[in-house]
Amino acid sequence: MSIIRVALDKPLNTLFDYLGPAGVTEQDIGCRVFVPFGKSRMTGVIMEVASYSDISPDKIKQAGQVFRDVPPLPPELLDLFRFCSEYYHHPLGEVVMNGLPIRLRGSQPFFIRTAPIVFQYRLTTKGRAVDISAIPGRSIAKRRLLVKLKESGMIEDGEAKQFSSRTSEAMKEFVGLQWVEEIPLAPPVVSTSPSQETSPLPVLTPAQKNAIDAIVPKMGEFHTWLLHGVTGSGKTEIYLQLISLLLRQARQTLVLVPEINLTPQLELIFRARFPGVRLVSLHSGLNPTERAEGWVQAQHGEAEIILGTRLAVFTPLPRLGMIIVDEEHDLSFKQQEGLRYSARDVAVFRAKRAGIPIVLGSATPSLETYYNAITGRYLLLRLPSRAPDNASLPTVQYIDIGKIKTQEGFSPPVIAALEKGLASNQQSLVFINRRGYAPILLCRACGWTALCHRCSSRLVVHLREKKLRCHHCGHQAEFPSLCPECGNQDIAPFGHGTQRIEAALTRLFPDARIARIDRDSTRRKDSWQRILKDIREQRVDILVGTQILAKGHDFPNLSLVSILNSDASLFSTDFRASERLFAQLMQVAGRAGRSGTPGEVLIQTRFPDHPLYRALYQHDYDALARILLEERKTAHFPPFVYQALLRAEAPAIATTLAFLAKAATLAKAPHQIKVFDPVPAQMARLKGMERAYLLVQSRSRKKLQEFLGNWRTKLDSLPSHKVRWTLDIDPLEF
Ligand SMILES: Nc1ncnc2c1ncn2[C@@H]1O[C@H](COP(=O)(O)OP(=O)(O)OP(=O)(O)O)[C@@H](O)[C@H]1O
Ligand SMILES: [Zn+2]
Repeated sequence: MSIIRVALDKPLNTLFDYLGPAGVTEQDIGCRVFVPFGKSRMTGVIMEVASYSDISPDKIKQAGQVFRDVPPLPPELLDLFRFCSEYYHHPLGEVVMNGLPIRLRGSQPFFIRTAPIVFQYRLTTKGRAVDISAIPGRSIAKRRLLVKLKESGMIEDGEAKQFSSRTSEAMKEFVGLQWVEEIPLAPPVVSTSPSQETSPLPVLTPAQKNAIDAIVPKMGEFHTWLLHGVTGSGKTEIYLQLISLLLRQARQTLVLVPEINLTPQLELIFRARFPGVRLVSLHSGLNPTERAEGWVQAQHGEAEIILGTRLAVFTPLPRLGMIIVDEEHDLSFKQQEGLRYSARDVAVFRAKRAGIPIVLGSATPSLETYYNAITGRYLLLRLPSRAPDNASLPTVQYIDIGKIKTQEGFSPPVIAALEKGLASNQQSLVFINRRGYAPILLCRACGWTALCHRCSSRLVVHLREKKLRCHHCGHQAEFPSLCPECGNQDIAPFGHGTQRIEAALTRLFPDARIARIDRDSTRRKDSWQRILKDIREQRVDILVGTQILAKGHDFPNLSLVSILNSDASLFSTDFRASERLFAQLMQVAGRAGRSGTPGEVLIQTRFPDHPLYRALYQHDYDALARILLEERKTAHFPPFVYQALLRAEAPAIATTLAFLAKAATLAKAPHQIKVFDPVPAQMARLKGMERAYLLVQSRSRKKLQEFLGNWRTKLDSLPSHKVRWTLDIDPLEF
């Protein structure tokens, strides 16, 4: 009898032994299996097959069915899961099951919907010899069918079904009598030949050509390339040409994007360039069956381009030839719950194991990546200017709103610029990174503001629905008519959100076609695609939106970008705030003037001389990156040190802190590890839980990893009644 070691979705860092069903062999490693667990049953993945178990023969349980509906997970993928479990110090079973599409985690086998087979029916010699009178007159359907077959010799399934509901039956009978033969029609042949590429291809800029010439000779080797190209420099074209090369070698490309919103645009571009190629999109917007189907197609090697958000990094890809991570700096690549992995970092590991190149693309690389590139760990390629012939980077101007008064959030120069855009049929973008109507509901008499009782945050005013909403936990409250503190009637929304700016624009420019783009307006399925189409087909004059608009979009007719209020982040306590604000502003600004018409960026601020704004004025990413890296070095922050957080939360802060204090005493740290004191999280209260963390860091990743391994084992044995805790490696949020 064989023993199987199974990964289960349980918070225990171990595999579970079972007696394998008859016939189980090593070939079944990577298959899903249905097993009893406690009083219930669940699906796991066979990680090992062994001949011996530590569990005594009378205790070990018998495993149930092994699912062989899809091929077993390949060894490389199991290896990737093991790496994630070790690096992120997370239970292997949870890592494995988190990596599978939901449909494959269930208790039923999964059968992919295949396209129905289409048949043709051809009259045989025997059939041709049959006389119509041989069929009784009342069998009208049969008679008609035979007449039709005699006329045309052959008909297709669909056509036959059209002329009577009884044809299928009649046809079966004819097949039985050998009057007709049934011929399955081959599915339409999809050619993967890149010769199908649509022409003409753009003439590459010298910088694009350099980049391609550098990568192509090293296509068969592992290297991490940083493609640092300014906004609109044509990074996508480089991806396309590299993919084209891989298609000719019949290899797969995995393309990761930070947001589901970015998939439709890239999908269109890829499909237009490679019409016959099979592309699957994998993201959370698909239903579980669609996702599982895409995953299985990728696993079978049928899909050649796999485009997806972070979860796609765990797709089995037998012919993987390259990974592309677009907008690599984006925070969305990091999962912020459960297994807190960075899809970008996991992708780099995956490429290394597979011996293939990985291309990280960004106009504003993360400082970690940038540092790796300037110190030679990654290979740096630059695209310093915009790709289209007549396009250049937009001009940036600051409007000092400490000196100039604004009206409904808009300064006169911004209003004038919007007017000019309308008059010349150019699109404009108004950026305000806050959805809702106003961020605060304020009593003007006593200063009361509406707070969420479950989170340390204010409730946001949503005027249209007459609701107050917490953007962190979803809590909703009614709009009070009086101040609950002092009874005053003078309570009003304070500050601006996208809805309020949209309303103001409608008043200022009644004839303009305005589209608001934020999480609320794009919630419904397809709404984002509809808005994108409207923008492309010039049915929108002014776009108002949050950071959703800042990322990677190419709107050729957009020439003006106005940034209304971004000063708040200048003075945040988070050491990454400047990096993020800069990236965000550079990305939004980068939407202007991408195809010829000169672009213009207007920024309203009270601090026009801030070094961050000065660097933005000159489009000088490197200047700011140097300043920030210098600061990080002095302050011992990443990328000069490696960090991990022990995060904990409990209904009472005292419980949380007591747990962390105990955890700290377990951390008898070797001298190269620094263990800080427990502190409350930036968002100290979330969904009714009081949150705090303990930071540990080291200059040596290896030392930190060793330390974490030991510490985690001790933490597992710590009583943690009422406390939820987790380790966050390379944390991005505090
Ligand atoms: N060699 C070229 N000649 C002319 N136009 C080009 C060339 N390469 C790319 N383009 C065009 O330049 C525009 C910008 O390209 P793309 O969207 O790839 O920029 P990007 O580098 O990804 O920018 P961002 O970082 O802002 O997303 C696109 O409209 C693209 O069609
Ligand atoms: Zn809340």
